[in-house]
Amino acid sequence: MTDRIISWHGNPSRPRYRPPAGAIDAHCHVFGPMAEFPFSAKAKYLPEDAGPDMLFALRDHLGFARNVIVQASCHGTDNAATLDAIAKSNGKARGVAVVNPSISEADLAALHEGGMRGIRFNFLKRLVDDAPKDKFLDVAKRLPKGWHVVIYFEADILEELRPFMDAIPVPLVIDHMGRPDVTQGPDGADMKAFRAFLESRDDIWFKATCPDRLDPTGDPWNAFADAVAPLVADYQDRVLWGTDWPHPNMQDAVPDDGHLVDMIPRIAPTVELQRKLLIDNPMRLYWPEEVGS
Ligand SMILES: O=C(O)c1cc(C(=O)O)oc(=O)c1
Repeated sequence: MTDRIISWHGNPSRPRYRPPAGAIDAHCHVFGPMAEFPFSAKAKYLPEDAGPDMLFALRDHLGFARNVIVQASCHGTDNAATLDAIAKSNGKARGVAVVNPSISEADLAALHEGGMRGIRFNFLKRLVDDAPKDKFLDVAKRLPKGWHVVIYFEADILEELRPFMDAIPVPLVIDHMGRPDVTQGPDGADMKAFRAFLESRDDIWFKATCPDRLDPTGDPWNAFADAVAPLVADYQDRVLWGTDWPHPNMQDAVPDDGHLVDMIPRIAPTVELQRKLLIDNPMRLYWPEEVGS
């Protein structure tokens, strides 16, 4: 790994859709800056710097008010870059950490203090070397109060992961809907399996994110819109949205963030759905003290 990659758009368009005041980009990342926050020795990609200043400029450009910053795999289990971005946000960002499962209670409490509200388990073999379910389950059982677990997996291992996920005693948030094949349509096998999973518990949330990753038909990602809109309508109280900026690993098909925002009214066509997707739902998970319980 020598060349540092650029996986984000240098000059994203301004979206035609304007998010409501207070909208939250609930899935994004920061990379570095490397001089201050070196990447993990185990990182599977080496990106150029995409730090908090760039993230907050994009937030404002797209019309969002807050961010939920998910620790990217290239930073391993050292959450310093993500914590730094949260600290620089003036309360407008919270985060999801990636931890060594043997982390102490005191270190978890420090992450909470720094604005983290969940931990992420990543099962993508191209991103991480191992994903020890027994150790993950262990740490999931001793998280700070109010935290959740974010899980990133691909559709073909959903069934295999079921016993593990069923045993997690806190809410689950599934990244990118578990990567269904959206070209199968809204009633395809992958969506059916994901819906059955959602039906199994009422505290499983998901992110209706990443048309650029999931839809091989390309921008304007019509297959994604067709497959995902019914899911958003049917599970409108447990769905989140995010840009996924700076789009790790998308250097060969960099999406225009303005176009990603323009997907929102296609998957959430009413003002009420948009308010739930962009404000009410992420507020409940990440800023619950502002909404009451
Ligand atoms: O599909 C990916 O490559 C990807 C990677 C990461 C990460 O490196 O953390 O996060 C994502 O949400 C998606």
